[in-house]
Amino acid sequence: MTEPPFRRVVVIGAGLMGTSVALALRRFGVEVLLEDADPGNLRVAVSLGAGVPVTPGDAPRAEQADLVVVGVPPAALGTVIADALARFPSAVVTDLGSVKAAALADTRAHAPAGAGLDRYVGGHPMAGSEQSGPLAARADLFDGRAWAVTPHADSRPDAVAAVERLARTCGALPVQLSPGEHDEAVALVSHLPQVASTVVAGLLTTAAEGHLVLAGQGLRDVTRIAGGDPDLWTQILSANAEPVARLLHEAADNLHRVAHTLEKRDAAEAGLADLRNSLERGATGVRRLPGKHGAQPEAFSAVPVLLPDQPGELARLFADVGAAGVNIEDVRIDHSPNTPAGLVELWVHQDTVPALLEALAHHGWDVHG
Ligand SMILES: NC(=O)c1ccc[n+]([C@@H]2O[C@H](COP(=O)([O-])OP(=O)(O)OC[C@H]3O[C@@H](n4cnc5c(N)ncnc54)[C@H](O)[C@@H]3O)[C@@H](O)[C@H]2O)c1
Ligand SMILES: O=C(O)C(=O)C[C@]1(C(=O)O)C=C[C@@H](O)C=C1
Repeated sequence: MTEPPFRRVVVIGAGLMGTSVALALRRFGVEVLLEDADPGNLRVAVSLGAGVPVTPGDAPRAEQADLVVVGVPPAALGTVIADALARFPSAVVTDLGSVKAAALADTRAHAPAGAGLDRYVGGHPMAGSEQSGPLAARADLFDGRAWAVTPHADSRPDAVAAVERLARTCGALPVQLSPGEHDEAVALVSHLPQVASTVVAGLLTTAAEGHLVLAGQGLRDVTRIAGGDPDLWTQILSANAEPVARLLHEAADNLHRVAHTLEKRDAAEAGLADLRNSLERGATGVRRLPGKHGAQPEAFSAVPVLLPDQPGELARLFADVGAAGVNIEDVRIDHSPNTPAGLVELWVHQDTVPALLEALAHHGWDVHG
């Protein structure tokens, strides 16, 4: 049997992220010890098979951990990381926090001289959910996702290597960045989208019920992350305030431009060209996003299939696609209200579309559009 990638890992903060890391490590037989300030969350994580709780009698065993993963909310990171460096003197310490420069500054502020800050390397898996707590945790949460690894000037190379190994063991792709560079990047790819989603979803609070019934997948795609924990997001956004505020001003300028264009009735042609340019710019931006495992997004196509709302239909569709030798890269399901059918978008590699269409026709599936 191959050696587990780590002998013993302590996870502090057994919520959504910490428990997901623990479950991912358990797949490889890693011994995981869990701690959480909330006994209820700890109990749930243990019952999910994420690890065993650290009891006071376990201290000597826990001290021999080779890695400590801190999965607590951003405002608590500095104290908990500094405390972990002191309590686990031979372990590499990493965290899962969404903002890295503030976590490092807080850790420096709380770690006494000689605390072993060279054993700390920041981390940030670019995967998550709008849900919180261990019940939402998944062992496969990180599969194919990027995992930012953010060493500071004094981080030891073996500590960096251990955090990259953690990312790979969890199925993710480690990407090394400085803490500042990371925060600039996530301001655009994570924090701005969160605020945009929140602002759009906020407008729904005053919408007429009769209008909301028309909500389709577009609105759901744009607003899913607005359901995230407001306490967590207050901490994330305030810890990365400057770059996020800068981008919000830029986005607001662009929104104003579109609004003014729509209001201009006299210069209709110039206005339409401006509007088209804004829409074209968005389409160009979205094409720049890498696909699964960093592949070019153009490599995948969506094939929409109408699915009768009956037990077993989704399984039958997947089985037919699998039997045709076509790999499904991603799936989206749109449920229309008051309709006994759903629309399933099968995302597959472009080269496999003809084989997929043939198999779907052969099995009598209703391919839409
Ligand atoms: N939610 C996401 O999508 C996501 C994605 C990537 C990274 N992150 C980051 O991961 C971290 C955890 O987020 P989450 O979504 O798992 O939150 P969560 O609320 O699901 O879990 C946090 C856990 O930490 C525990 N906790 C709080 N303070 C503690 C302390 N001082 N000591 C021990 N335990 C403590 C809580 O009881 C809770 O169980 C955050 O720093 C967040 O920025 C979140
Ligand atoms: O909810 C999701 O799907 C997410 O992946 C959340 C997301 C993101 O913006 O990508 C949100 C914050 C985190 O720090 C990392 C991941």
